[in-house]
Amino acid sequence: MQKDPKIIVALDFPSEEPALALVDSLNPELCRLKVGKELFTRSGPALVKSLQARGFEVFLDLKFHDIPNTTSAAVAAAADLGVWMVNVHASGGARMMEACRTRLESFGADRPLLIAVTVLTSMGDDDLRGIGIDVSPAEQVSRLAALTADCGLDGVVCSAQEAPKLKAEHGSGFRLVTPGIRPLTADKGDQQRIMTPADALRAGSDYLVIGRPVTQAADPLAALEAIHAEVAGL
Ligand SMILES: O=c1ccn([C@@H]2O[C@H](COP(=O)(O)O)[C@@H](O)[C@H]2O)c(=O)[nH]1
Repeated sequence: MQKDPKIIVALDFPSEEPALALVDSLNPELCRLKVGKELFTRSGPALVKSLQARGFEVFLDLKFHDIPNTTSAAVAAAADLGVWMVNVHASGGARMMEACRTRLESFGADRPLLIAVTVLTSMGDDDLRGIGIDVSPAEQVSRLAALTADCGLDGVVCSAQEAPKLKAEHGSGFRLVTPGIRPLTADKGDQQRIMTPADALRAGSDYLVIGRPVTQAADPLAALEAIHAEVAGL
């Protein structure tokens, strides 16, 4: 495997068959894979094991958000699955994030990276106002990223638009995982805070989460290779 592939393909498929059909055209040197709520709810741990058996590292994107006891047990279950990365919602609060971090310590160096979702990339100012948050997405992301860093997690999910500020605030070791990646010709869809792959890496993103621009493309492998070429050398 390439030392640290930057592209994470989001396997947002309704079942295992189309997911594996795509995966079998991909190469673990080119990308990692993300399994989210839809596919995991359908196909579960067995699917994660199938991906790992094909040589891929897996980001289990279940965005846990619950009381500390429940959430820390869930991230331990993810660690037992051998995933590369797992996440929780930062808005679950400091005690919840600390419980998760502490629980993963028993897995030693083999533990998954633990990151926290700040503000979903589909959300803008109006969405935040709708849930009673009267600051901009950028301010709320900074606030939740600071809390995440204080709790000792490995990084956050944010949009690439917030990356320059977060890198300045938390340094290069604090991983920034950025969905909302859109090549210039791709549909924005339901995403609001977007950036192109090359601009996102230049802004400080560590990992680019890319779903529909690859999975819904007429030729997914060609779409992925074009993105790979766009970011090569950055
Ligand atoms: O803030 C977030 C957190 C997670 N996601 C997930 O990333 C992918 C993006 O898919 P696209 O098709 O490229 O929009 C998807 O699985 C989301 O659940 C996010 O978009 N934003």
